[in-house]
Amino acid sequence: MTESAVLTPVPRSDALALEAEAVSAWFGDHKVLDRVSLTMPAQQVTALIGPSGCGKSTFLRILNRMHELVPSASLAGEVRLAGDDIYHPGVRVTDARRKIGMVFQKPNPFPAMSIYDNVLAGLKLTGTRAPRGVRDGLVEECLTRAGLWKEVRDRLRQPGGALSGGQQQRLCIARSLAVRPKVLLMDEPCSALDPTSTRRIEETITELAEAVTIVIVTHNMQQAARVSQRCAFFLAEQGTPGHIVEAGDTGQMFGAPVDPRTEDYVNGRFG
Ligand SMILES: Nc1ncnc2c1ncn2[C@@H]1O[C@H](COP(=O)(O)OP(=O)(O)OP(=O)(O)O)[C@@H](O)[C@H]1O
Repeated sequence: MTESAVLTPVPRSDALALEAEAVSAWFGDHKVLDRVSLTMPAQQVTALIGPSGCGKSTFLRILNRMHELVPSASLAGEVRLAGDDIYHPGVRVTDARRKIGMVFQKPNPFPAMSIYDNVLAGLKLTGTRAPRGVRDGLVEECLTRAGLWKEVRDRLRQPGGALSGGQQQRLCIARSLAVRPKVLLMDEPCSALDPTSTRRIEETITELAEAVTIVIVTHNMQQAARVSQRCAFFLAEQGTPGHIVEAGDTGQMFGAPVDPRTEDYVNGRFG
């Protein structure tokens, strides 16, 4: 099967479950995560919450093999996408990152590149072919799914950098969607945005979750409660490596948490 065969123009559910088992992480000899296990079910939004420095971003980066970009970084444990180990020696890094996409804190479109070409840029980076005939449809589909199409359809040739911050973030989401990910990782995607743009991205996340499994790091408890069905609370106490204190259904984590530290954190008593 050619890569381009994957790029059908009709949106469908690509979501697959992601599972981390006993994941530990180090920067040099500094251990920052200790045996983190978490199931992130397909077609659901899982929120990772916890105070600064407890390892949420490191964990997220391990989920699509970005942790290994840091020269001193190492890890132990397993990450499985629909049961397949993404760190198996036979799995290419580009394939893992194509299936498990990432949206960052700060919107990072290519500023001088057109909106149209920004959407398609991820294809080139992951070595995915999109025949000329499917490109227009793919651009429209991804911008529609990212909730941006109506705002940009008349100016697709304008540079991505000319959009507002919230629009740029939705453009980055559209770019991630173009390679048909099974999972979308989002590292504080709204932290640089105003409340209106934030709500717009949250709507997009809710719509996307039917088709793509989503894992989001957020410091905003209201946001975690609004967008996620599952939640994991990370903590690194007194210099110990980060670990999961409690994970489960978001309603339960916020309404009736089992651990008093979770209750204190979700109610804003620390962190
Ligand atoms: N590139 C790096 N080199 C060395 N140490 C790092 C690196 N990145 C993160 N760390 C360390 O790993 C630990 C976890 O950091 P991480 O960014 O994963 O936490 P976080 O929970 O995402 O924090 P925040 O909420 O502030 O983004 C921290 O002690 C941090 O200093």
